[in-house]
Amino acid sequence: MPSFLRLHTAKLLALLLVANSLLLLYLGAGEWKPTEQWSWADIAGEGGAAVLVFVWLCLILNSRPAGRITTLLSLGLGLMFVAWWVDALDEFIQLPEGINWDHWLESLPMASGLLLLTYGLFHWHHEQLAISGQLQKRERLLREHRYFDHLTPLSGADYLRQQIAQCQQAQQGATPVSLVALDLDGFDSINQRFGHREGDAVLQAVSQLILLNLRNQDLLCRLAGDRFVALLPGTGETQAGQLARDLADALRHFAYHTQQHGERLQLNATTAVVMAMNESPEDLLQRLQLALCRARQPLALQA
Ligand SMILES: Nc1nc2c(ncn2[C@@H]2O[C@H](COP(=O)(O)OP(=O)(O)OP(=O)(O)O)[C@@H](O)[C@H]2O)c(=O)[nH]1
Repeated sequence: MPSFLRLHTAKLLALLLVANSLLLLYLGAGEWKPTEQWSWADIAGEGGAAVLVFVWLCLILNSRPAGRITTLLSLGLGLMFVAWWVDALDEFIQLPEGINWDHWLESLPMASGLLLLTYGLFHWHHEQLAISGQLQKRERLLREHRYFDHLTPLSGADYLRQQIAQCQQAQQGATPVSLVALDLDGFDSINQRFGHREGDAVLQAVSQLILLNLRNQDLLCRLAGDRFVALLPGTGETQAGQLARDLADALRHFAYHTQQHGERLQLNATTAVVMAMNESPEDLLQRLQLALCRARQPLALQA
C-alpha cells in the first residue's frame, strides 16, 4: 500500500463514500439514459476532469505532510471532484422534470472547492516563503560556522577532534576506530601552474571523489589545505589500509580536466592509516601526521 494511502486513508475513504452516496441518490431519483442519448464528448470532458482532479488530490496527499494546508488543499480538490462527478453522473442518469437540487450539487461544491483551494494555495505560498527563508538562514549558518570548511562540503579539524572523541566514547573499545589521511602530492604546483581558483576546483572535485568512495558511517574532513582525513568507525587497521589504497587508486584513475583549457591532470596522493588506541584525539592526529610523514619519505628520497 503506498505510504500516502496509509496516511490519508480517512480522507480518501470519505471521498469515495460521498461519490457512492451521490451515485445512489441519482439512481434512486432518476433512471438510466438509453446509450444513444449519451454525449460522449461531455462524458470524456466531465469524467476526464473528475479523474484528473482525483489524480491532483492523490499527488498533493503523496507529496505533503498532514496539516492545515494539506487539509485545505485536499478539501478544495475533493469538492471539485464531487462537482465534476455529479456533472458526469447526469450524462448517464436522467432526473425527472422539476428536480433542481442537481444544479446546486454541481455549482455549490465547485464554487466552495475553488475557494478552499485558493485559500490553501495562498497559505502554501507563505509556507514556501518561510521554508526558503529557513534554508537561506541555514546556508549562512553553515558558511559562518567555524566547524565547516568554506570551500568543500566538509567539516574542519575542530569538528574532526570532537567526532573522534564522541566515536571513541560510543564504541568504548568494543569495536576499533581508525583514521585514514590522504594528502595530495604536488598540489602546490597545481596552484602555481593553473592558479588558486583551479586549485580550489581540484580540492572540491577530490572531496566529492573521496566521499563517493566512503561508506555511509564514515566522516570526511578537510584537515588543512590539500589534506583530507576520514574517520572510520568500526574499522580495524587492515580494513582501513585497504580503503586507503582504494582511495589512492580512485584518485590515480580520476580524469580531472582543468576548467580553462580542459587539460588532463594526473592526481596522486600519499595516504596513511592509524587505529585509535587509548589516547586523546590530539595524540591520535599527531600519530596520523607522523605516519603520513613516514609514508612521504620514500617519495622525498625519489625526488
Ligand atoms: N587552491 C587552494 N590552495 C590551498 C588551499 N589551502 C591551502 N592551499 C595551498 O596548498 C598548498 C599546499 O602545499 P604543500 O603542503 O607543500 O603541498 P604539496 O605541494 O602537495 O606538497 P606535498 O604535500 O609535500 O606533496 C599551498 O600552496 C597552499 O597555499 C585552498 O583552500 N585552496
